[in-house]
Amino acid sequence: MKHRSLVSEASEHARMVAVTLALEGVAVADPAKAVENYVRLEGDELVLRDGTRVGLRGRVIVVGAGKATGGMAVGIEKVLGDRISGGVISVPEDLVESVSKQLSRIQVVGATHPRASRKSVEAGERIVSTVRGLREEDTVIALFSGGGSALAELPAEGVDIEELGELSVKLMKAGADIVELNTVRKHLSRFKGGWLAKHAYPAAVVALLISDVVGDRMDTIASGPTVPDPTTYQDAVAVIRKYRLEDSLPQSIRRILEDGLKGLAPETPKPGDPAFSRVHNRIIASNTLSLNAMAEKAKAMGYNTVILTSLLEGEAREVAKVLAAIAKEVLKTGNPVSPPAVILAGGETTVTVKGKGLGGRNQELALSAAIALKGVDRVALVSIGSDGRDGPTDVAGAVVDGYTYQRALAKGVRPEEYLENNDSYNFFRVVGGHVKTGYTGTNVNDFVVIVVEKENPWE
Ligand SMILES: Nc1ncnc2c1ncn2[C@@H]1O[C@H](COP(=O)(O)OP(=O)(O)O)[C@@H](O)[C@H]1O
Ligand SMILES: O=C(O)[C@@H](CO)OP(=O)(O)O
Ligand SMILES: [Mg+2]
Repeated sequence: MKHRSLVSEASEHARMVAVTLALEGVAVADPAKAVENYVRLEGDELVLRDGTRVGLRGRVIVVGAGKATGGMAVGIEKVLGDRISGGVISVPEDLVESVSKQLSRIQVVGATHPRASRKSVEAGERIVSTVRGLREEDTVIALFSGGGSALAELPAEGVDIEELGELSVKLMKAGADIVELNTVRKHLSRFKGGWLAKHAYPAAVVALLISDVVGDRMDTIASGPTVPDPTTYQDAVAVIRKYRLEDSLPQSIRRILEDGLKGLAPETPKPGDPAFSRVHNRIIASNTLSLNAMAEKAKAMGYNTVILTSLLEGEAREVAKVLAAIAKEVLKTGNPVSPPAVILAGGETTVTVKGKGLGGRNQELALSAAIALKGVDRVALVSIGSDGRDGPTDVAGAVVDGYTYQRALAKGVRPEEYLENNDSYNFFRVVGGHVKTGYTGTNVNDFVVIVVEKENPWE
């Protein structure tokens, strides 16, 4: 064992359990496996896990866009094989080669993320032309995941894709959240906000979604191409006003929003639109579904387990203090669960970057927790991004315990200084604790696992 003198066996055990459970969360969200677990072929029927049966009578077309959509496509080819008539998906350009190699019936095109470009329009046009003109006996399987908004687009009449991309980036930089951003995107699109389902009608649509949206709003995941849109032109304009972008709006975008407000441009398809009568939207992987699986595993390993939330948000270093306080409470009073305990949380924190260091929200959360847990025995905390890339770094996140702080000092590293400089990556590079998964091919946001052992974890 490394650092023997500077970590107790109970803390070492807690670290191991915490990392094991975090990796379970990633494994459950694997896109191919999630599809294979959710749908099966029974004769001429596609059976969904909730019991829904969709008769496959005519053509079966697979479309989709997103960072995890390549893996989902691999999964659906495994389930349906040559029952698939054809289709096309859009994935990040650097994944095209590896995804194409694994597919035999579905075409793969590459586009840009997080800013849509002409390639995204080419992808959007191909997808729409593939589903147009289908008949009632045909079925469209739509595979959408995070990143889908940028990777496929069909702009509304007159909207310039470069101007649309620029507005999206401005909204992101101004701090708009994903619901706000996608409310605007939907109203400049003929792909998002339910339009794809309109184009596919009267074919049946089975949309399988992997959620990277905290709270799992289906109409927000990849801007909900197959989901009725509850938002309006008024909402889109309100977002633009909130971030004070109304004066710098490009002409093509201003025109459609003004027309929309006057009722001269069509609204996105709304709940109740007959086009949705044949659409089945289902979330097949999400932060919540991963947390549930992690909790099952923790219980099977003998831990008293609680899921705190899948809606974690806030400044990473502050969230860490709250989580550390909960771990200390478990030790002190056994609330909300007594040791041996596993406390699970998920979501997506934020970091206001002020320093010049290298890091990500998960590593920063872990570093702040290491400071708050200084000297506390029998506790470990891990925080990782399920996509395997925490911020602009090559690691998923980091694991800490109550001895991390001392170990850092022994190496001449002052934790507070690294936190101050947003240099969590270099902190863990020197002190140890990086969790490396490589690029996982999925994204269901972040997981935090806290493990509190009892007196002797081997008893
Ligand atoms: N030095 C840093 N320390 C901590 N967080 C950082 C640092 N640099 C960038 N970040 C954060 O990383 C986030 C981007 O993380 P990333 O994993 O790429 O996002 P996502 O997976 O959600 O697309 C930004 O919101 C930013 O706040
Ligand atoms: O595509 C999108 O609209 C969002 C949410 O699904 O994903 P990302 O934040 O990865 O761009
Ligand atoms: Mg990430």
